[in-house]
Amino acid sequence: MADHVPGLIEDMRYHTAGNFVGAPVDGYEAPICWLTREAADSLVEVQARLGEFGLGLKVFDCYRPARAVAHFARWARDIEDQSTKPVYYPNVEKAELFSLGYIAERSGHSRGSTMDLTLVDIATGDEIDMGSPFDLFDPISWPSDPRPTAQQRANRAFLQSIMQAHGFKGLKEEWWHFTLVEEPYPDTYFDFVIR
Ligand SMILES: C[C@@H](N)C(=O)N[C@H](C)C(=O)O
Ligand SMILES: [Zn+2]
Repeated sequence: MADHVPGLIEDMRYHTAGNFVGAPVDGYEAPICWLTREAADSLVEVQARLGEFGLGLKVFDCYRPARAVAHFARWARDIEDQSTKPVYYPNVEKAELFSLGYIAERSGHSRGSTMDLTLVDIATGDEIDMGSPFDLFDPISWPSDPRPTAQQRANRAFLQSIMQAHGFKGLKEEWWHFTLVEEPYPDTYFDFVIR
């Protein structure tokens, strides 16, 4: 995707230990954002529009192999391991992360046209302040949550509006998660490894 979308920053968190599992996730053998051609082409348009504002995109997750979702489920069943709770789900029970909608048992990411992303300032590379970090599983990450500052809520609203204008829909529990509405494989959950 970095070749396809000029200037796209890839910070593929599930390839590393810097995620809520606390370890590299199954199926992420390379730090690469893979998406369907249709989703990638729409992101090219988003990136071009953002450039007019001195902004760009940073992706945290794109296509997610089904085996990675199985890894998430295995991790969630291990209630003894609460090592990442302070950073990723301080106010939510681990056992409820799926039922509360923060992690999907069959994820749109596995269909290849869903991605987790934020905005960056092109000049500095700094992330725009969205009021909560990526993958903070907490009500404050809901796009509708009133607690972030007016500027943070405006930043979320700008991201939502520019993504919607280019054919993506968001998720009510996570400001960073978007799916191409006209996705080419709406019923297919892929499981090839990213390498
Ligand atoms: C885990 C988080 N980054 C995410 O993508 N959540 C949605 C609900 C999903 O798993 O599809
Ligand atoms: Zn997501």
